[in-house]
Amino acid sequence: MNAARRDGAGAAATTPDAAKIEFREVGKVYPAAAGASVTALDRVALGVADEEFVTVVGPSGCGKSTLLGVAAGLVPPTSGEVLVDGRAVAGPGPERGVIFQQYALFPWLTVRGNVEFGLKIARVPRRERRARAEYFIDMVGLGDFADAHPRTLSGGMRQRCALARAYAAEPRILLMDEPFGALDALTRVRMQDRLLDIWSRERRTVLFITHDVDEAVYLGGRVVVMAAPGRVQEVVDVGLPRPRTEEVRLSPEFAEIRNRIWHAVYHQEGNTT
Ligand SMILES: Nc1ncnc2c1ncn2[C@@H]1O[C@H](COP(=O)(O)OP(=O)(O)OP(=O)(O)O)[C@@H](O)[C@H]1O
Repeated sequence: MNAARRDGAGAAATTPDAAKIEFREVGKVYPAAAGASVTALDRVALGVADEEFVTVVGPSGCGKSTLLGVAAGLVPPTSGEVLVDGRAVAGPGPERGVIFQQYALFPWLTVRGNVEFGLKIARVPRRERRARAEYFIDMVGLGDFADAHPRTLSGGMRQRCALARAYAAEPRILLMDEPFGALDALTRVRMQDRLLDIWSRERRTVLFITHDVDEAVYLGGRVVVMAAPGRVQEVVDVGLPRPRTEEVRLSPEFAEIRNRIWHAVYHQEGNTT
C-alpha cells in the first residue's frame, strides 16, 4: 500500500499513480512576531491527476491558501517540494493559471483588453490574440460585454472575466483560491455551474480552495479536508455523477457526503472558528 494513502471509509488515495501536481511532504513555517513561528503546512502529501477537479476545504487559517501559493510558485516551501509534470516548482509558470477572490482586473481596460493582456505580454500575434480572447469571452457568456469596463459589471461578471483571462493563457492547471467567495449565494451557485460547464469542455487540472463545504462537494471529484496546523486530515472521493445538476445538488447522496465533510471540518480538535 502506498504510504501516502490513508485509511478510513470513503477516504481516497492522496496521490494518484500519475500526478499532474504532486505535493511531496510539503512544509511551510512562517516567521511570526517575537521570534515565534507559525506552521502553515505540515508534511502535506497529495497528488492531483491530469484533468482532475480537486477541492480543498478547511477552517480559516488551516493552510489552504498557503497550499495553493506553494503550487503556484508564489510561496516557497520550507521543506519538501511540489512537482508539476514531475518537475519541481521553483516559481510561477505559464502552465499554471491562478485566480483569486479579488478579480484583479485592470480597471482601465475593457473585458477584451483584460483577457488579451497576458497574451500581449506573451507576444501572441494580434490576430490569434483576438480570436482566443473572443472564444473565451464567449465561453464565459460575456460576448455582449467585450467592450465594457470592469466597473460597469456585476461581481459575477467580473469573476467570469477573470476566468476568461485565466483560460485564454491556456494553462494546463488552474489554481483557484476562493474565487467565488465575494459573490452572493445565488450568483455563486450559478458560477459553480458555469465553471463545471467550462471544465467539462476545456479539460484542465483544477485545484480549488474554498471554505464552503457545499461548494467543495458540488465541484470536486475529490475533496481534501485540511485541519490546522497545515495538515491534510482526509481525502474524500465524492463519487457523485457528472454533470452535476440541481438534481444532484438536492439529492440525498449529496446531503450525506456534505454532512460527513461538514462534520470533519467543523468538529476538528482545537477548532475555535
Ligand atoms: N505571510 C504570512 N506570514 C505569517 N503567517 C502567515 C502568513 N500567511 C499565512 N500565515 C499564517 O499561516 C496559517 C495558514 O494561513 P493560510 O492563509 O494558508 O490559511 P487559510 O486556510 O487559507 O485561511 P483562510 O481560510 O482564513 O484564508 C495561518 O495561521 C496564518 O495566520
